[in-house]
Amino acid sequence: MHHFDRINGALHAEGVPLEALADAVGTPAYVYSTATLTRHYGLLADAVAAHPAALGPALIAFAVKANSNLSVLATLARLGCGADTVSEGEIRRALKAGVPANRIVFSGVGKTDAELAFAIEAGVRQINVESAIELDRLIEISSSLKQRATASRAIATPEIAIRVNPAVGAGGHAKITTGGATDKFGVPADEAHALYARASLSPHVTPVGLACHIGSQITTLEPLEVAFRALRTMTLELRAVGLTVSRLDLGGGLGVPYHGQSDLPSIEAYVAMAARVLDGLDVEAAFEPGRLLAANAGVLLSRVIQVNERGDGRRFLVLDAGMNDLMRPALYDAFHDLVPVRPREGEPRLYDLVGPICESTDVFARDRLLPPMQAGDLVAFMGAGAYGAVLASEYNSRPLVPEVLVDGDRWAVVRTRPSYEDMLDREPTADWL
Ligand SMILES: Cc1ncc(COP(=O)(O)O)c(C=O)c1O
Ligand SMILES: N[C@@H](CCCC[NH3+])C(=O)O
Repeated sequence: MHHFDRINGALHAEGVPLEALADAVGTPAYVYSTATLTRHYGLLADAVAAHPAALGPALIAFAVKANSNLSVLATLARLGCGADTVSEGEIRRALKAGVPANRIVFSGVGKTDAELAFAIEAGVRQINVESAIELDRLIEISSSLKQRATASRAIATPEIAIRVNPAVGAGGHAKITTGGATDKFGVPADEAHALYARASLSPHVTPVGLACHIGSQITTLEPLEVAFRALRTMTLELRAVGLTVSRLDLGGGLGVPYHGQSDLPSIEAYVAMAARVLDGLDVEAAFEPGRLLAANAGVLLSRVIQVNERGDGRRFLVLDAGMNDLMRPALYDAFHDLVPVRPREGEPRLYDLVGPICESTDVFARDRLLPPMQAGDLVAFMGAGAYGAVLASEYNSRPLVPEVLVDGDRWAVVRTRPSYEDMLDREPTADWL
């Protein structure tokens, strides 16, 4: 459970009791641990640094989509972590959090003209191109920006990678697979070669490498290895016709033990596999982990509103957190462990964990065995640091919940809960009403 542990029977985030946080900021609330983020980044950075010949001065770029909180990003940025981004909003967040532009990768299947121009002007390290049509648009935009450049404001030629779809999909759920042949992401391997060659003929983009990302919550190394080998083969083919390939972006996707399972590939084994596949290529590798760094660095703290007991024995634990706060169970049937902050004595019982939202999918889990629970009890959804707060919505007019960052014994609110007045003020009434 990393840095969310019990001290004197009560669950803490590092040195801070979750009960105290709930009293101070209310519930629901996301709580993040600096120590876990730091530990996970350190494990990956150390593993990568152990293979300098095969992986080069590799870039670790946190997938901002997993957790875009500015203080989380700033925590990682201070450790030297870069950012993998998929929108202008994410690039702006990464820059504001202190990630240098030359450590920002811009990916995405549908980048607008404005976003491509913004990325070029910001001087991001690399734009991962996902289709032939995007390449044409990027060349056009880069060329017109250069024409408008002035001596005091020069525009660099963007460095690009071609995102290959290696036709190996993988991941914890069909809805989070990205590398399958029918998935919308990337260029089919047989088209990528021609596209790379075409890009290298343009003075307005500089192709530097290949990228892939085949899915998320991947729990075995085999599919990743197949994809990395495809990148290796393609690198050798491109070099054979005189093209330069100096970077390989290996994407993210490594799974985390939501069930506490101990048979997942270790970070060291994952990186060692990558190093074996890239050995001798003399490239700079990039890793784009999201979940791996952030999932177990966060919990969603919630309070029991009431316990509804039915005549047939079914028991609903009605929480103040709903599917709008934590979407993963409703979207992907995802499992999150639910831990009572201060468990009561007594025989464990079966509970259905539900939120207050008017949707039948607002069910976090069925038949969970928990100690006896009562209204007012605090619980924590574990593994909620990735794809938690970022996927939240205001459905049922519920304000987005606050986010708190803990560091040892100190804590700070790093995203505030909007007031109902703010939520209403955001919507000007049409002037004919
Ligand atoms: C291009 C790209 N890189 C990295 C990631 C991060 O994935 P994960 O959180 O599974 O590491 C994603 C999301 O799946 C992605 O689409
Ligand atoms: N949002 C997904 C992961 C998708 C990653 C983005 N390509 C999840 O919560 O598991």
